[in-house]
Amino acid sequence: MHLSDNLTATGVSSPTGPVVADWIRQAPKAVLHDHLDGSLRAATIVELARDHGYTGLPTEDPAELAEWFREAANSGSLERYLETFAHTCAVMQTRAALERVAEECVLDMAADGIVYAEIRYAPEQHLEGGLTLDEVVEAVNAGFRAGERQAGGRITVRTLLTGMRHTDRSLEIARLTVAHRDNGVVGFDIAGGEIGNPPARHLPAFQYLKQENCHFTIHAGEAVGAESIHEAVQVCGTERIGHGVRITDDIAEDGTLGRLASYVRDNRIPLEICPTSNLQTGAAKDYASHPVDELRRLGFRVTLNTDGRLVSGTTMGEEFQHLVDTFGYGPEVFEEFTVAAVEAAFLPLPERRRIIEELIRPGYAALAAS
Ligand SMILES: O=c1[nH]cnc2c1ncn2[C@@H]1O[C@H](CO)[C@@H](O)[C@H]1O
Ligand SMILES: [Zn+2]
Repeated sequence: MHLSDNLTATGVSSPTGPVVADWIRQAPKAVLHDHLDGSLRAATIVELARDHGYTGLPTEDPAELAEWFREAANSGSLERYLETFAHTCAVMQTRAALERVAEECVLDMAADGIVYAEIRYAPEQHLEGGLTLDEVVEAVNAGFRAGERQAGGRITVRTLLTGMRHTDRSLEIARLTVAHRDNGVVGFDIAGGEIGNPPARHLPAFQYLKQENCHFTIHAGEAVGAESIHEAVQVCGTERIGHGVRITDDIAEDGTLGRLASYVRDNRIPLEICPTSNLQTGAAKDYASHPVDELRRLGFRVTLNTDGRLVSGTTMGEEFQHLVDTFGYGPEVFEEFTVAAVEAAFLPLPERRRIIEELIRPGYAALAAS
């Protein structure tokens, strides 16, 4: 079946949700999978495009632009979803632009109730203005630190550096990750079009990272099925799986797990699940049939994520809302997802424990008491 056959009108084009309930707003959240270049404010893109003389935007009206991204990304194909990033990357080519986008990203996440975030981007896509890879990382880091300060310590932000799976710079980006790991960078990722670009193409990068005891995650099981997840886990040795929803290829209708699905579940390999993004790229048909609930029930380590807040027209609060509406989840399920995310974070154990014990558990206890 062609991917776009998965699309139906339901869910895919529905608005991103009603007013987010009060407890959802107050609930502490953690996000492991959000792309900096997929999460800009539309108004910022318009301003930066004017400042930098970028004339390629489909519209200069911020509200229309936000809608354009969501619609264009809602194509049923990962490749077309990814085409929208050309516009965001086009305005993220100077130190000032990167700093601004990074700072705003942190503030928007703090406003969404996020207390811990790992934000990723591909440094190699930000070199057109003459910055070096190191300068790109330094600019984004400066923006993240400024955002954290402005948010008054309500949020901790760490960085994942992404190598693009269709280019050949992954080893260089892996080295960049290790070089900056004492400076807020906690891991590496591989992203981009999955079809035709299997993760093992980047084996030297993963072997280097293992040698250096450095964390990494891999986008897998989004546009390609179980074989991509198998390669990411068993050949490349990934610690987490970006998306991974197509692990359902290895789960029978009656819930019986195949060998790969068992391995992923039994080893508690975290899945970075992004429901709305999956509807847009055709990895899932609608919220009701999205495997997040099945995977959770089967005991997989499920985390909930936004992927790209602009591109998917979403927030963590709205992702919560969709799952409340669809599966009737209460705060206890989101507490489970949030604790799972922090447990799976690429942070030292004492820091993970501190976030869980001082922020997540008390936050949900307060919700339960109110
Ligand atoms: O869901 C996704 N799957 C695969 N690649 C993605 C996804 N979202 C974004 N990117 C890719 O990652 C780059 C760095 O952030 C983005 O520019 C985009 O090309
Ligand atoms: Zn992603």
